Amino acid sequence: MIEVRGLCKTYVTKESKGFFKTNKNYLKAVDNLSINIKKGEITGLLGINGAGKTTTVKMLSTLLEPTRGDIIYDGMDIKKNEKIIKSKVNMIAGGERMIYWRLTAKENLKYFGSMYGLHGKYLNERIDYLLELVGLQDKKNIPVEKFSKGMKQRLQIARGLINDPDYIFLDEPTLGLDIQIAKEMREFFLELVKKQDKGILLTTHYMKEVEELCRYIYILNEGKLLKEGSVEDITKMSTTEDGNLEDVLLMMAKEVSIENKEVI
Ligand SMILES: Nc1ncnc2c1ncn2[C@@H]1O[C@H](COP(=O)(O)OP(=O)(O)OP(=O)(O)O)[C@@H](O)[C@H]1O
Repeated sequence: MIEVRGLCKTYVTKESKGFFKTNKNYLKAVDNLSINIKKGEITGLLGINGAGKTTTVKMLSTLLEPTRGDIIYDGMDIKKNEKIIKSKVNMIAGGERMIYWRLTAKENLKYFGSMYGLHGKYLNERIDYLLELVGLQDKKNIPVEKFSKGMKQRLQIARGLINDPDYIFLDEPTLGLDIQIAKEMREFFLELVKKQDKGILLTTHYMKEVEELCRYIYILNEGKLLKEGSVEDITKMSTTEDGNLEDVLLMMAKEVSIENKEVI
């Protein structure tokens, strides 16, 4: 399990005020966040734009240093075991980030595998296994620029699994995909947690996806935890008869904006 306790991130930006003077601005992007990410299930991290989801995921995947707080991976503190933890996590993003267009599918996986220190027979076998798994084995020598959106997304998945991570961060994984491919992807992620006992943290704006995949969700607002609970319990908070998660989130966003206005 990943245990996050009292996590904070403050961004400091400088603003120029004339020739010699600069002002420092402080923004609390993540504020005292405590969450758990368990193996064998998909946990949702939700919130409107700018809520702090990406910042949280960057800290969990060792890309960004927290200002304060603890992140414990299966009992190991991230501060003392960064190298081991780096080898146990990976990220699958939606869209076309993090893959090289001019390289073939196989060359992409070789490159990313080498970044995890993988090489030789093990890496070649792992690449073959993953290409087979995502249905790209017969396309492995084609440059990615000739791939369709769905094929690129399959390659993203293979890339995110290259180091056989225990924990996977899914960042809008079905962004821009057609209904059929998005459905296939969701089934694939469910299999990953059920059959391979991976722990997945999902950030997405598609509430239908959350309803289908997640058991437990955390809702962030301006860096703070607004609500947490099972999808079932949170959905029950809807005030409409055929209520769904989207209604609940919209209701919460409205409440927060009214409270903020009252404070002002
Ligand atoms: N490198 C940075 N420097 C300064 N401020 C930043 C930086 N990255 C993010 N922020 C700010 O931190 C806050 C949280 O941003 P973050 O990207 O974590 O939110 P998010 O929930 O992922 O949003 P989205 O859904 O739009 O991706 C925002 O106000 C954002 O403008």
